[in-house]
Amino acid sequence: MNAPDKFFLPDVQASQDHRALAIQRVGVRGLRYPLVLLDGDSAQHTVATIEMTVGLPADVKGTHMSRFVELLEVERGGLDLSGLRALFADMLVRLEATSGRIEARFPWFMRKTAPVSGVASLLDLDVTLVFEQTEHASLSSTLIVTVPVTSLCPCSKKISEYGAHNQRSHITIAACLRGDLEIGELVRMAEEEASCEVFGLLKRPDEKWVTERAYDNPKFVEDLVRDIALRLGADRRIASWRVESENFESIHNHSAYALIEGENPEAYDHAHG
Ligand SMILES: Nc1nc2c(ncn2[C@@H]2O[C@H](COP(=O)(O)OP(=O)(O)OP(=O)(O)O)[C@@H](O)[C@H]2O)c(=O)[nH]1
Repeated sequence: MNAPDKFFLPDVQASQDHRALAIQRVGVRGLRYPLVLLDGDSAQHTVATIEMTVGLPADVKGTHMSRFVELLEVERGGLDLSGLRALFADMLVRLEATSGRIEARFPWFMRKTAPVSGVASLLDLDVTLVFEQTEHASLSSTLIVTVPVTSLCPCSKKISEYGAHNQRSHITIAACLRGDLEIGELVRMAEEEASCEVFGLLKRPDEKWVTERAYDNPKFVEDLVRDIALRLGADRRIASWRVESENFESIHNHSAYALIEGENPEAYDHAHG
């Protein structure tokens, strides 16, 4: 049987809708796609779970669903933040839309060096990039990283004759970007303000080092979010931010949790050069 010519097939999507209801977001979700992410000088291959949506006017029945995937099939030779912004701009043009959103979630790997032995290992982190433009606001780019760290309780250290309870914590930083910021820079902010960073591989001299480092640097969940908030609030490449920490307590079967969010006003740029 011959394939039907597309132009003789009814285009239901393009027909009129009479319910007078615009749709804020319509598109594809849960689409897994290989991503070559350029970060600084390195290219990292990963697999992203992607959501791409646009706004649809009240009088149009359906969006052009196939075009979202067609956009991903365009050879781009690796994507960095500006490449993803270009993909977003292409999406608005190709989908004939004035608002849209792209969210890409992917595992990202950072090569780390153990503090004493110097052995190298990869640490896996969850990263999300969100690009969004609404009818009322210009394009925003948000970088979200979840960073595993160690936290050690200052109260426990103070009141105990020996030892102090400590745990793994997940710090999630969301930064709405005004300028270019690499994923690794946000990760380092979280690690540097924790009791200690975590590593994929440690030998015994490293294990002693991280144990003592955390003991010398105790932090409540409140200390973690406050110290990272100070760093985010002082970075003029960031327009607004949110920092959360979930500490998976080792003395409870529940977590300690804290969140701070804030904005860095435009005027900050002029005041701080
Ligand atoms: N709008 C819409 N499309 C759907 C839905 N379910 C499936 N489809 C898609 O309809 C697509 C085909 O429609 P279009 O993307 O408009 O395809 P087309 O008309 O051949 O392509 P263009 O000429 O580029 O518009 C398929 O890729 C399906 O994924 C739905 O609920 N809504």
